[in-house]
Amino acid sequence: MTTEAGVRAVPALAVRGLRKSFSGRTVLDGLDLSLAPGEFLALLGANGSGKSTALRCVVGLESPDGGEILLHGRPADTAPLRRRMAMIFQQIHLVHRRSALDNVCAGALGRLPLRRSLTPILFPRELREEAMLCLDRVGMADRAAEPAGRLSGGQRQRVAIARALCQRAEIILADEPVSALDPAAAEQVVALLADLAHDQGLAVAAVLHQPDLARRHADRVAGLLRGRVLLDIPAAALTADALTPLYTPDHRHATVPHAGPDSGTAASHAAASHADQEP
Ligand SMILES: Nc1ncnc2c1ncn2[C@@H]1O[C@H](COP(=O)(O)OP(=O)(O)OP(=O)(O)O)[C@@H](O)[C@H]1O
Repeated sequence: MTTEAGVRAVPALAVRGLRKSFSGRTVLDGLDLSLAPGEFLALLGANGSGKSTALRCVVGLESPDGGEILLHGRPADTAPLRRRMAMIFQQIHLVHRRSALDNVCAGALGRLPLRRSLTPILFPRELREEAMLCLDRVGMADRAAEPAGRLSGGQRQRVAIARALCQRAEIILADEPVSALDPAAAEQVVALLADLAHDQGLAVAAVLHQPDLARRHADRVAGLLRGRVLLDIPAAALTADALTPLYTPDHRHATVPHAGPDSGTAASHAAASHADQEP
């Protein structure tokens, strides 16, 4: 990506040639992706195209077989660097019996001394104040004392986002964050992710199964097909035609939509060598 001054900026996250196989079956086949600070990227693609595996490799939940993952140009191979990323899941991992506030404080565990992190009662006052600000940012400050288990799915997802903020993550990766939410809650959560990118300069990537949400809120859309990025376009350019190759079975010889010059995608590899996306 290039700044207005024409200087090539280092992306917050750059993935190059990522490869991953399970039991000899290729799932990521040389995936390239970049994400800038302040950008909201929507990841689209059919079931089994490798979206979750890609995010899991990026945050270290899976070990890639090959390729590079760079955070601000440096290999993301240490725990402190990885803590600059937070992942949000469809199944929201909150401790239901703990308050929303305690759950948000837990986002800071990685930077607390062990003694402090064992019991929520020992969370320092400054951390509780910071967590309150994070809850306020996601519109949940008035529910801070509520056990997470009593919140709705949309509210819980907003608490999970607040926890990522309390982690002070610069990069938020969300794997189907709204798939379990009703349309109104989904809209709110995706709009919140977009705001965090645009207002706070976070780099945000979210796997979505709703192209309309991507078109309305994302800056860019990357579409995966059989473990490669097939299209990488501004969200505003997302048309039904652009989506067809992603979701049409056996679309091996698709006409590839334009991939931007800075996208670093493997658009030219559209004719994937695998017979089926979901073998
Ligand atoms: N731990 C694993 N062991 C074996 N196979 C796996 C594992 N994780 C993922 N896979 C396989 O990798 C392929 C890609 O899965 P992945 O979850 O990354 O796809 P996805 O694009 O996120 O799909 P969905 O939209 O359904 O969530 C699938 O065929 C899946 O079965």
